[in-house]
Amino acid sequence: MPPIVPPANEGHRGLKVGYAWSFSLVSLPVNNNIIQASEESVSSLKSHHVARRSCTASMKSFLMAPKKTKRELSPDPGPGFDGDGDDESTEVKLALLSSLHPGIEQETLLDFLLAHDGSVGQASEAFKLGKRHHQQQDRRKTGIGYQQSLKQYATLSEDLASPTKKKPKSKRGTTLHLYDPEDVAEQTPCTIIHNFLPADEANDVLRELLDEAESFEKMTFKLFDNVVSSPHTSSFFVESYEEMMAQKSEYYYNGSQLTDVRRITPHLARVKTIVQEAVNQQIQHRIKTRYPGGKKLRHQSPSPWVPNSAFVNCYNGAQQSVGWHSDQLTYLGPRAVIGSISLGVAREFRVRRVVPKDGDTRTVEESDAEGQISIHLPHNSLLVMHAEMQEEWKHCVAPALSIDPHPIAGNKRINITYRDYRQRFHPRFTPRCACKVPCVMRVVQKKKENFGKYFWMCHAGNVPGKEGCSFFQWAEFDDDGNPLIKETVKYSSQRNA
Ligand SMILES: O=C(O)CCC(=O)C(=O)O
Ligand SMILES: [Fe+2]
Repeated sequence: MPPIVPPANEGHRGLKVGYAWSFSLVSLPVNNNIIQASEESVSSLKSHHVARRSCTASMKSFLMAPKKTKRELSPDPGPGFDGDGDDESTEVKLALLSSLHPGIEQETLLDFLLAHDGSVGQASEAFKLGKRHHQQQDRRKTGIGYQQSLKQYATLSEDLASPTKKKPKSKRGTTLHLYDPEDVAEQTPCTIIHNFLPADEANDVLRELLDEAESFEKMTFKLFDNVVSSPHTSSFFVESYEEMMAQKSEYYYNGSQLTDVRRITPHLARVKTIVQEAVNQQIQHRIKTRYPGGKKLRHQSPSPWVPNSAFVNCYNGAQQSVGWHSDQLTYLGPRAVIGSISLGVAREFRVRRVVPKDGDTRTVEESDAEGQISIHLPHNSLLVMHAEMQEEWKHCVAPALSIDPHPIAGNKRINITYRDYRQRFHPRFTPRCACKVPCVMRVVQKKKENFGKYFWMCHAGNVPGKEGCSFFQWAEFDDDGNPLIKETVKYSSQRNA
């Protein structure tokens, strides 16, 4: 699961509750992530500036309890201010965007803002471009339900790279679009296999999960003082009744327990065995061909990857998305591998390398120092997120300008992330804070000084209406990623990590 993660403070990442986030919404998943307000986009909520004049109705569906600090905005912010600074809140940025595009739904504008990492300028340009393109498409339309393809969307992008073997490299402020599995393996911490399942098997599991998804829900979580809900729906599947009960009573996501945990379905279980074999092959191939000395990474488990849970996401329509996040490692351990199946509508999966900083603040430019890479995820593809992914990269599912409907799924995309919950990371073995809640494990990504170090912290305060404590403890692991049990240390502030 992807969690929703505030960017500016390592200590307040959200989780996609329910499954998991980051945006993570995600992220249950199980992700750091979950979420639906992206890490970057929501991070700035903490500044609590609310442009109340422009930012009204639909924003309330995202922020149900905004602070009331007023900030007057002129429709023309004037020279030198582009609204892209990290110190401006999402609300202020939305208000600016709204003033540039009056009459457009705030949720639509927010999606553009998310897709452009909080850059008002880029979001505005993309919106204008999209509108123009749609107008052209409208003129060409021949039938009801026609939608522009993802490939056409890709051509709108500033620098579409062709899928050549020539070492494409993403650059600051741009998006490199990859379609070829060899390029994906070369440029990102992922590998992709197209047409992964036998066609009938893919369609069967898709139908089964579309049915399940009828009752999926959005994740709701607290981000600073705001309650935010994710822009897509999800649920979490485990292998037995006992596991289901354990998930509801022993595991915590974003500080609270899941209510929607389901038994793995027959097709999900069959696909799991196929995914397991392929992912283990891919892990070994990756180690041999790409890791230094042909050896597994430090803290990576040497044991075979055995998924025992599946987080399932449903994206209904072009605008549903998951913001930037890293998946939560609390129950997976360090250097986790995740197997991700895409079914139905093709969407873009974006990744970008985390760039740590010396100081306290990071500008949009710095967080996008190497640009983004977009991996095209067609129906029936397996994406393996390798061991270097969660600690060093972030990912998101970007909103699309439009999508090609799928013959079975219509406008929906189903995503299954298979995860290996490790026994040694069961909450009975991990630190508990003063709130008596098993801690969340995170990795320092923001500051250079402790970059890559793991820590445990309280996440009880991520629940609406609850306050957490200041529990913080560095997490240590042996070479194979097993926790080294240490005496609990409490610091007065976790923000120095
Ligand atoms: O939908 C996807 O492909 C990815 C979802 C995700 O990042 C997550 O569940 O953590
Ligand atoms: Fe994720």
